[in-house]
Amino acid sequence: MAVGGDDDMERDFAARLRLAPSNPSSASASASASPTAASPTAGGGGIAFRAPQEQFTAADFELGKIYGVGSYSKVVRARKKDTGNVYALKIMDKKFITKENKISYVKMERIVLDQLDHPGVIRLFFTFQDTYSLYMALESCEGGELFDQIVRKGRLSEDEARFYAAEIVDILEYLHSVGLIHRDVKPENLLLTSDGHIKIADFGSVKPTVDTPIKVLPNSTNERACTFVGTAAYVPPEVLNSAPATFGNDLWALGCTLFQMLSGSSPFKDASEWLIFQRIIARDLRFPEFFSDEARDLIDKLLDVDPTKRPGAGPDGYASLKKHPFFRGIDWKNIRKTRAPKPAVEANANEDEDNQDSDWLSHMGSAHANQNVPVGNNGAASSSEVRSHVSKLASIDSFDSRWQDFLEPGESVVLISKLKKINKLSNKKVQLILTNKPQLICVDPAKMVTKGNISWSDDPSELNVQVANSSHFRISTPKKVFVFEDAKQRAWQWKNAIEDLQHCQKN
Ligand SMILES: Nc1ncnc2c1ncn2[C@@H]1O[C@H](COP(=O)(O)OP(=O)(O)OP(=O)(O)O)[C@@H](O)[C@H]1O
Repeated sequence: MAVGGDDDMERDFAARLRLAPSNPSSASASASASPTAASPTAGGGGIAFRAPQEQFTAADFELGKIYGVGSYSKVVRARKKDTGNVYALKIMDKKFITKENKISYVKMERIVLDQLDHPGVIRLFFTFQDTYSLYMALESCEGGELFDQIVRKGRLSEDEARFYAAEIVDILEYLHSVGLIHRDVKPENLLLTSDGHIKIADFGSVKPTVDTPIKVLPNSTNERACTFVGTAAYVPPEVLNSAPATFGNDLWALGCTLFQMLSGSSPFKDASEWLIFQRIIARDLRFPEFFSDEARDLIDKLLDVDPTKRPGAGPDGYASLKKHPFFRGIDWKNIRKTRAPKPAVEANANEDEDNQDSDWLSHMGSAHANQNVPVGNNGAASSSEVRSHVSKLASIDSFDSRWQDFLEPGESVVLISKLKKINKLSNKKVQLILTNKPQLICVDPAKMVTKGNISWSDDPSELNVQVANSSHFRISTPKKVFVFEDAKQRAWQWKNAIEDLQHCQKN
């Protein structure tokens, strides 16, 4: 592209973001930025940000490992070469954001994070952009996701879950006190610091209330009022019935997260989003035997179908939640100074593609040994439900231009997921892409390189998929067995999509 074209693209994007900086090149941004800086002021065509818009480039940083890949971003560990400060650099592709209509999410996250000041909220230090990408330098959480702790430990002890739940309550109390509904509370967005404390990330779906003291761009208090945002398994029933967002949404998600910490899996699991929604609407909730009475009672109350009855949403605010017997012994004032549970660390990465024929369920960990939802074919969605879901997913995910590079001309995506590939000693994140060719391509999302294909065959004796539960499945070929975990619980979709393609090829 010509230089002029690049400049135009950058100007055009800045105009769309409408975030004209009033202090474009403040040199003061660093990992030790003052937490008491002034709030931004909207108006006059500019916003005075606490976290400035800088003139940096990616070359000013040493990029390290990928922390995570979101639906419209990649988050990378980055050390600023001159200061040595380490950040989590959230990198967003401008073309993708524009095409996917995510500009309002980016704006919201940027403006809101800029004003928040709580030890449990990821801090934003500065932003910058180049022709193709937007960058947000976030406080780095070295301890990974709460989700990984649950998977690694199988399930958490009641003491561990109580500590994390209390920190989440403390964070939600703060967010709600400043009139913000997070709307995407889930173990993947709850990150651990190096000393094991929780911080909440991902403010793209945040919804400000009309009386929020947080400065937001015009219309954001009523825009997307009744739109479904968030993640299927943690969505409350009233949102499925198009009710406007309330603080109760986050309290429901807290109930789901506490259930997941204690049991190893989310309370409303099924083969497809549609079936999950049916379970949520029916409040099909089954507690494992080993939950204490206090845990059961708290979760039961947080998962009340009436959002105003959830503890924390009533007239006495957070008092009723914090004095629930489950939290007995929590020192609320000093929660951030309390010693955090010892995190389970990831076993050393082992690149070897192990043959894993033996006992694949047991070495998947005990994470799912206590599932409340029965597994097996009973959980399968009907073929037509799955097919329509698959085509919906394909149409959504194949828009993501990042993956097009791995396809041949004319080839299109049938199903794509960010998965954990489970090996004996370690888990690896992979992007698995099923195409209409058909091909099953494994991409390393950190390096954006192909890790290889899973050999395709139309013959089920040479390529078959077995589902253990909605999040775990294995693909067996004569040479290798690949075990995957799909946090989005699409195991049955994978099986059905692959079998549908085998069937189509044969006929
Ligand atoms: N500050 C951070 N420190 C360490 N890891 C982080 C940080 N922020 C995000 N991550 C990792 O990156 C992943 C994606 O980040 P984030 O959720 O902000 O992206 P997104 O594109 O908004 O994702 P989503 O698909 O949930 O909307 C997170 O799930 C987490 O694993």
